[in-house]
Amino acid sequence: MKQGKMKADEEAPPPSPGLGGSAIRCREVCRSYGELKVLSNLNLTVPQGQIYGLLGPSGCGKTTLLKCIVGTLKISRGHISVLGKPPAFPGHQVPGRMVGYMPQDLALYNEFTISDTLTFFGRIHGLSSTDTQARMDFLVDFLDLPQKSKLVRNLRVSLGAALLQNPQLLILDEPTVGVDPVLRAKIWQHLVEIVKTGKVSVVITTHYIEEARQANVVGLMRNGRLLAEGHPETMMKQHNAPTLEKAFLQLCETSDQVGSKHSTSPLGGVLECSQSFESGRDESLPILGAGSGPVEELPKYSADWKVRVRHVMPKWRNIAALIIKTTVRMKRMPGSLCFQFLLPVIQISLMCLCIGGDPKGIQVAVVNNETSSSSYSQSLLSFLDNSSVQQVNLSHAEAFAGAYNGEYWAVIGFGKNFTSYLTKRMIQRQVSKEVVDGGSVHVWLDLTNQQIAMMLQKKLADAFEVQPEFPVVSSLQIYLLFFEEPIYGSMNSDFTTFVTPGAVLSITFYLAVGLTALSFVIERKEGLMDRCWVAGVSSLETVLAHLISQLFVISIQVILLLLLMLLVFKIPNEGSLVLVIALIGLQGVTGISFGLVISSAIDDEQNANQAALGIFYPNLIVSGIIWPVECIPYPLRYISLALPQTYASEALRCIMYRGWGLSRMMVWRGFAVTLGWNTFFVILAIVILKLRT
Ligand SMILES: Nc1ncnc2c1ncn2[C@@H]1O[C@H](COP(=O)(O)OP(=O)(O)OP(=O)(O)O)[C@@H](O)[C@H]1O
Repeated sequence: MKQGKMKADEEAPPPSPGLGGSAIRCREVCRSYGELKVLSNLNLTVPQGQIYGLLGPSGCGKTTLLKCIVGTLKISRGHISVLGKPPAFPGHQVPGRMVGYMPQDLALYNEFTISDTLTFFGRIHGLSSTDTQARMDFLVDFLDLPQKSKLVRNLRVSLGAALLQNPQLLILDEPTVGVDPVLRAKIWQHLVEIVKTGKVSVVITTHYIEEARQANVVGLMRNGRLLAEGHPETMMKQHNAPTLEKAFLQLCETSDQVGSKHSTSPLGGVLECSQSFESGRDESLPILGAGSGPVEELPKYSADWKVRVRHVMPKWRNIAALIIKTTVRMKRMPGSLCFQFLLPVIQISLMCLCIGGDPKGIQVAVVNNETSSSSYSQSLLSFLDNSSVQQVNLSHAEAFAGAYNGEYWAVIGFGKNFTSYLTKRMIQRQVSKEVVDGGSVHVWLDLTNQQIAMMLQKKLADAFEVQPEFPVVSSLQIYLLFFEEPIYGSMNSDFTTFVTPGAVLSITFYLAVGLTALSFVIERKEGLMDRCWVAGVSSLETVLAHLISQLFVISIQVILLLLLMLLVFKIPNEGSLVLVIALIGLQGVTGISFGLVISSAIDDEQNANQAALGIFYPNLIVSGIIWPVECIPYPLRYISLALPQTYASEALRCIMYRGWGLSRMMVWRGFAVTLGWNTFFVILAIVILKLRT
């Protein structure tokens, strides 16, 4: 514990006074969402050790500005320095433990108790468990929180999470909305107290303009620009207004009259400013010093390579905190966890039970014109597998009427002289066409269902070709081909045997995609990703933590799948079980990393679901899982071969049915392609996440 505390303390740099004693300095900041310009040439200065009340109507850009300050949004132009350096500068702890951020959304985990939430953020900030506990006790008391073990998600807990590590800069986006007046007063009192030391600075946005009178400085924002900033009393005096609200109203009116050519003075009142977006300024020009205001020297920031390397290296502390978070969430949702474990079991069972087996109860019409019970036709029919083929004896007309009605899959016909003609065919060297015709079994098939028709043909061949009990018929057979014992596989191999390896890989892959495709989408939507990012969690750490925690789920899924496949459904495995497990597990990782790509790139649950489902069938069909790749025409075959499961399915078949090892090209190629896709997807997910935060 002590060690943890010491480490955290070592990592925390001494308070940085910032530029000219300011905690935050924004100069000519611009930010757009596509075509929508939200911040235009905004200037703002938050003095060190003071409370800054950022006021403005809904939609004026306050939240956007705060996100730019904490580094979750990149600015399009301009310059921001926070506690002495730009946000996300290598080695700077903004984002990190120097800043406490309370976003407008609750941004708290649904399944977390108050204690879980604060412990999670404590871990990320590197607090020792004793320190976290002490802060937790204080915050529970101060914010009047219910018991720590309660599953509570509200503004007070969110505020608690922002205050937890005693940050040097507190950024609170509307912390007093919906809070009862007593607590609101308490929060302000606390803010006033913590800034007294001069080491902590606070930025707070609020809709209640009058409560901001307790702030040391207020900034009045409108249409993405700061109209004025200064001490509340000074502002009111300057505009001869009895309330801050009236002062704001006057400022808005003045601003409307003066037009867009004004900006703010750091001391209050309206200043002449550089041009804004509305005035048609050329955005390609440098901002600072470009307007008519005084030219401001931009500080140069640099970090040596060691700091830069440390900045990009993932921190085990954060990864561990994220993994513990996921584990706690899983534990709180046992139903969902069981479902995740059972899903592959259900899927593989359904596949083995429903695909590739023998059809049962296929009705065929039999037209037997021979009446004698000792006829060859009766003997032949008795060899037909009755569990698969149900014979219905009918007249010629009834049989065909039924077949055309879809009641029978085939009509089997014997002529009335079948036995005598067949005997002639056996005895005589040369027989007439009539004898051949009359001595043959005639079969009319309904070929609309290839699988059933093929099975019927096979059953008829099995019954009518080689029957030792029926030497007359078997002596008829002239074998040009004789199939010896197979080199690999068994004579009983069926479609299930072919399809199972590919299906197992595909099930593992898609379950993993499903597990992860929505994880970031929901976390991003609820503001959790931003909150973690501000606490100092990087994209790389997020992706690695997800990979590791989902690996646990995948491992259990793979074990259950294999037990079922090998022990219950008796799918043969001639090769190394380690290789089988490794390949299936790696395909699971490919699924996780592909899910992470979807999750990073797509904001909306519906679209993420569609992307995950949309690729399911094309991939299944083109990967040669249900039909051999050799049947795919060029150039589609090239695409097929490049897909993650094509070579991998082939490799798994080679391991399981041929008993091959990694020295065989067909095996290592499957591993190589899987690893290649893993690496590609993980890098892509990290890059997308990085670009989007
Ligand atoms: N991710 C986004 N994509 C597109 N537009 C956005 C996005 N976020 C915000 N906006 C738009 O940018 C403008 C400023 O939004 P912002 O949330 O910064 O305002 P605000 O002053 O904080 O408002 P409020 O007090 O209601 O939160 C609004 O018009 C909003 O619709």
